[in-house]
Amino acid sequence: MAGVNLQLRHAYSIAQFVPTVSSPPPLPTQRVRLGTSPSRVLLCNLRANSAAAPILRTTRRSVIVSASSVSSAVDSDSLVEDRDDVGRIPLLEVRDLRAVIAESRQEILKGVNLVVYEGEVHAVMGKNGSGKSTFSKVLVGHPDYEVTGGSIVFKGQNLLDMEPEDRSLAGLFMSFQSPVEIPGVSNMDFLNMAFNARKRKLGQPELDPIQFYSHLVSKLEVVNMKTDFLNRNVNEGFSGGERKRNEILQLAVLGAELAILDEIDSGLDVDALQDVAKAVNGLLTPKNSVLMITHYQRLLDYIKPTLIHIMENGRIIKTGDNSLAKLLEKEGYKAISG
Ligand SMILES: Nc1ncnc2c1ncn2[C@@H]1O[C@H](COP(=O)(O)OP(=O)(O)OP(=O)(O)O)[C@@H](O)[C@H]1O
Repeated sequence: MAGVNLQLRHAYSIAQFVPTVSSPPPLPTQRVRLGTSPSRVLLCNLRANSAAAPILRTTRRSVIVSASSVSSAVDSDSLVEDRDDVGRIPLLEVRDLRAVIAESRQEILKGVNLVVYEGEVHAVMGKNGSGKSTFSKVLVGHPDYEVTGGSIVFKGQNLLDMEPEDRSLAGLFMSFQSPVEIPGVSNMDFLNMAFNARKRKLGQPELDPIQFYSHLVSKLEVVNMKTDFLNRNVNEGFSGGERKRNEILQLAVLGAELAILDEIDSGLDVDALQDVAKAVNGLLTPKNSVLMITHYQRLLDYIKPTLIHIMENGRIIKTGDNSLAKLLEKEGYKAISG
């Protein structure tokens, strides 16, 4: 693979440091300090996930099942409306969200409706190519997509009016399917800068490197990562599973009101899956919520969802409880989409 080099860019407001593929990469041999907004650096994932990181989609399942067995699945709107929501304020409210690929104008999201309340865990499942990742990327403001209709309200604010960086600082965290490397930037520096940027935004005191280290070590224990990873450059040479753990470390360190986890279980061995799930569960509070995209019931055995949504062709077509995922695991999507 060609190397990934950090280059200063001004084309997008989301990231001044955008990893781009370049010919022979002069890999940095020493730690560099970034003279830019750390949350922008954090959001370089947005660009990199579309431009530099290859996304492999090879699994397409075909299963024959009986539609009559969908006892737990109902139309999403009715189940969402039936919830005991009296007096509760939605953390995230998505209404009739439509989005196209900015370049080709192809419509991918065709009217997504979803409401997440504080303290809830939502899982989005669906066949390959149904629009799950696009949905999560649109939530964080990925520049590859343009919203053409509908609304997204996060903590009472119109998310669509906010730059990706501001969405992140407002408490939206996204763990990408393919976390990118950031050569030349140590994990420790990266986390410290991003952490302090959020503190500044919240009007809270920043931590100096020594205070931050103590904070960080406690979080390392949560995700069961060795301290060695702090001095390594972000994701550089990390295995797939280590990258996923590192994403959860970022979440643990930065905190977020809503964590969007895109296939956090992919590529994890059984022990790593349990560690990651334990860490995510440990971060859940009555105020924090998780929206996770997954293909497999096994993750939901560890992180219990409040609701499961099935996405098909850019819409949520069913919402149900955990039995919906069990049904899918057993019988496949034909049980739902016919
Ligand atoms: N930037 C893009 N350029 C071209 N096509 C895109 C782009 N983003 C999404 N698509 C297309 O939109 C559709 C939905 O993709 P998306 O990644 O959201 O699906 P998904 O449900 O997450 O799939 P998977 O389960 O395989 O990860 C796919 O057909 C994909 O090829």
